[in-house]
Amino acid sequence: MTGTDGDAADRALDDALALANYRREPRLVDPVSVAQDLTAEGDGVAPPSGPSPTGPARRGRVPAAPGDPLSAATGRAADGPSDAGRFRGGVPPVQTARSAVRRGDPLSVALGHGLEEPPGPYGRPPRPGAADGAGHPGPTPHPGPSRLTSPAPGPAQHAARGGGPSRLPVPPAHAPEGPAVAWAEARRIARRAGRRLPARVVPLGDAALGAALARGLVALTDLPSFDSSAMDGWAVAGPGPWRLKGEVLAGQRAAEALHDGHAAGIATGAVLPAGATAILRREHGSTERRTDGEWLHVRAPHPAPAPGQDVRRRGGECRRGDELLRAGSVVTPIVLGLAAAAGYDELAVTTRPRVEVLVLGDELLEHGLPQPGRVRDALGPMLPSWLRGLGAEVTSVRRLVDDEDALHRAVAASTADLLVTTGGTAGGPVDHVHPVLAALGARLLVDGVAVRPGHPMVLAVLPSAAPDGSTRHLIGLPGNPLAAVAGVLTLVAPLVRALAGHPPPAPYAAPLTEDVSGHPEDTRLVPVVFDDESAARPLHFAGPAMLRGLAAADGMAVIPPGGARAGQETAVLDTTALVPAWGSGG
Ligand SMILES: Nc1nc2c(c(=O)[nH]1)N[C@H]1C(S)=C(S)[C@@H](COP(=O)(O)OP(=O)(O)OC[C@H]3O[C@@H](n4cnc5c(N)ncnc54)[C@H](O)[C@@H]3O)O[C@H]1N2
Ligand code: MOO
Repeated sequence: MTGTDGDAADRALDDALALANYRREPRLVDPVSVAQDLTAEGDGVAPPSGPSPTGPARRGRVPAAPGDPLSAATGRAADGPSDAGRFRGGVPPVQTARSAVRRGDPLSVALGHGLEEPPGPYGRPPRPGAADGAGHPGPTPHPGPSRLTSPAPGPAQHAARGGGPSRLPVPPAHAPEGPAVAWAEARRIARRAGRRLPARVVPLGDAALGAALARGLVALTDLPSFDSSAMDGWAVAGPGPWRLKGEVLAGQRAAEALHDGHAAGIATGAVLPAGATAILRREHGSTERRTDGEWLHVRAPHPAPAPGQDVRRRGGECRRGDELLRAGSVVTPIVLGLAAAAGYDELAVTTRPRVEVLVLGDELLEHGLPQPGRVRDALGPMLPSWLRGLGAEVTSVRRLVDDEDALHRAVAASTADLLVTTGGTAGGPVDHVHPVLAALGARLLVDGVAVRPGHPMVLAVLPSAAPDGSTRHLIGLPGNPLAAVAGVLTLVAPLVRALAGHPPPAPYAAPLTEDVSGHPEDTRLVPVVFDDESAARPLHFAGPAMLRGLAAADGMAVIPPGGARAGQETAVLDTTALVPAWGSGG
């Protein structure tokens, strides 16, 4: 997301196309039902039943038609959203939030909460009947890992037992006991944990795509590097009529100098002959053969060309030494084009972090229909391209059974800059991420985040296996697919971007179409779709184990603890620009 007008226009078009699949009729709001749907499953609230995704009609609410999978409700606040900070529809991102990026955390400003907020205890049970600011019942959160009563040994305790793999008996519960880190703080920790990898020089081409420029792209020449014609026609000198003197084509050296009253045929891009004062377009002129030679006239009713007309001046785009793009800019196909135009044959780009993905879970299937007790692995297919889009080189994606030794061996043997595991982060009997990290003597930077879904996510520094002592990280994503997505947005994206030298994306904010209930202490990430007026409408089917809502979403709205009101500007994390334009990269 760049927030440029062109970008916003493209997004508005995408949005229109995406929304074209859905019914547009405004529906009456039933925020309670929306909140229930959003938190269904994970919060123990049964999703609405019935053939319609929105369930049976309720008071004050029009049921969605079958085939309208997602519409929750589109009631708008009476005072309406402000114009500031619309994501789509051509309005650039909130400036205050944007400038906050440079000062610190991009989202704390947009959220109006964050850093100073004291983190709640990990998994602390909600106040009974806690309500959001709108008087809607707050969700009943998952039983948090703090409810696990058996004491979980910390990493030091594991290390003290020899640091070996888990043949040693360990208590089953290893979920963190300390307070979960506030969501904005977790993002900041992840971003700061990643030091940019060293630069490398690669040939100008696909190898550079998706990497960030290690140095500013400085023009090696004036652009254009010579005065040239912008049109096919004639280079003319002084007022007409002109006596024709030869022709100059693109790629040729400059023709002879022209004197006043002379003209030469010229092609677009050809060097302007010395003495030429303007270009007369071919369709604006006519030639006449006379005994004294061939003459050029302006064809009525066109005016004579003004001095400088249709001439591309040397240096009109840049001067040699001008910085065309700053260091850190991501190399897109367009950047390749610009770099080539500016004289580059190779580019210094940051090294892509090498990321290995370990998908944990005996219950996971790679093919076919889910079976009793078995589910399809939704994360293996999702994560690699997303990681590449963030600037990573994905070295492998492996499925591992729920075996502590196997996980220990895989983590210990990996030389990747970042290991991303999925599943096994909580305190269940086969949740091995914490014990393995402890056994390896890893240092936990984040151990539980005050965010729903996704709270058991973990970020650790692994003991270095590399001879140069470079830092390697492991991020444990929760197994529930939407919780894993929350983990990518919270920990993986900031860390990978930092390692890859990519700038954090500009924050976007949008007003909510309706009240969204919050968790009492934790941030909520809620899939939203932008409506016709660029307001963010929460989607159904957003339980932690569901991807249906998110798959149709434009992003995830960041709902502060306590909830957010209709019309309130809310930060929205982009989840649409995740498909890289490049392949696996080199
Ligand atoms: N006693 C408690 N239990 C749980 C808590 C808690 O606080 N106390 N937290 C719950 C929450 S919230 C989450 S999120 C999960 C996180 O669990 P894990 O990271 O250990 O993940 P698993 O137990 O391995 O799996 C959870 C769930 O997700 C499914 N799954 C796993 N991997 C995939 C995949 N690649 N594709 C699709 N689905 C996957 C798995 O089958 C389970 O249904 O813990 C809760 N429990
Ligand atoms: O609420 Mo869990 O963290 O499903 O995601």
